[in-house]
Amino acid sequence: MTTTVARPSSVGGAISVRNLGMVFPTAGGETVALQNASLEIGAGEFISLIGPSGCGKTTLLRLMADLLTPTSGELRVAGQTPQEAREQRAYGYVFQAPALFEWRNVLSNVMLPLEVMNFPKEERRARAETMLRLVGLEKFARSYPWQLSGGMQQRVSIARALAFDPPILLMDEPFGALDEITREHLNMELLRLWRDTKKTVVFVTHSISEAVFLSTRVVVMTARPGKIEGVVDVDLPQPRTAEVRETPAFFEAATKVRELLRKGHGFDVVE
Ligand SMILES: Nc1ncnc2c1ncn2[C@@H]1O[C@H](COP(=O)(O)OP(=O)(O)OP(=O)(O)O)[C@@H](O)[C@H]1O
Repeated sequence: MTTTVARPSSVGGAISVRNLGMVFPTAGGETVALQNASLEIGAGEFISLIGPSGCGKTTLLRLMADLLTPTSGELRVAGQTPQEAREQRAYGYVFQAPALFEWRNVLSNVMLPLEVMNFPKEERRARAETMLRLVGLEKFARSYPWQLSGGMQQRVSIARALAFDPPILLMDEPFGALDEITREHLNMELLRLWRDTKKTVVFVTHSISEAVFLSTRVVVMTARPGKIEGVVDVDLPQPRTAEVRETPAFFEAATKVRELLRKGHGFDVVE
């Protein structure tokens, strides 16, 4: 029997969003979740999507992942249609909640996508072990999800999303449920991982400081209808350390993001 393993390393990590729209039919009429969104993401960028609840952040991420089909516009993921990108395993997806299988140990959870993709048995194990080292959980390979903290579980789900080495990582508010200190620690880890692996990351968050700290650019969205209000370049040195949060350049970028968010909310912007 021949086994076919999709090799995502042959595809790039760029994402192109052009005049993208998503309208959901609902009982009370239509919900315009996304209207005329345009955005070019280069391979290896770290992009955060931030905006008020219901502005379409998850919708945009789900469109990229081919979990939804747009009602208008054009979307290319890794140079292909989202469907082709999904079939090529061009992205890994990290959900808000870790979504691990309780009856599988940590190693076996990380190996799961590799099983689905028919990777040879030895390669599955080797890759999963490498990924667990990458997220600092190699000592917990035999533990079960319920024996881990929320932050550790989320690290397992990141390892799982990266197991087949996709060029793109889509992350939907992965640290939203964690306390501030754990979140800052995982932010540092994610940045290290991003530097080491050179993935393109699209990251949904509600936190201005998280978005600025992590990103090369922050995309600010507004609700009803969901739109891109503006994009803030984050010109902070790499590699970023915890101290960067105390610098004037950090405050400047955070202020720009805040002003765009307030504009989108319809509040007056205080100069
Ligand atoms: N499957 C669906 N059917 C109908 N409406 C939907 C569906 N998915 C999302 N919506 C609506 O689309 C809009 C955008 O939702 P989305 O989840 O993308 O927002 P969000 O910015 O991610 O919000 P949050 O920050 O609260 O997670 C909302 O008004 C939501 O109710």
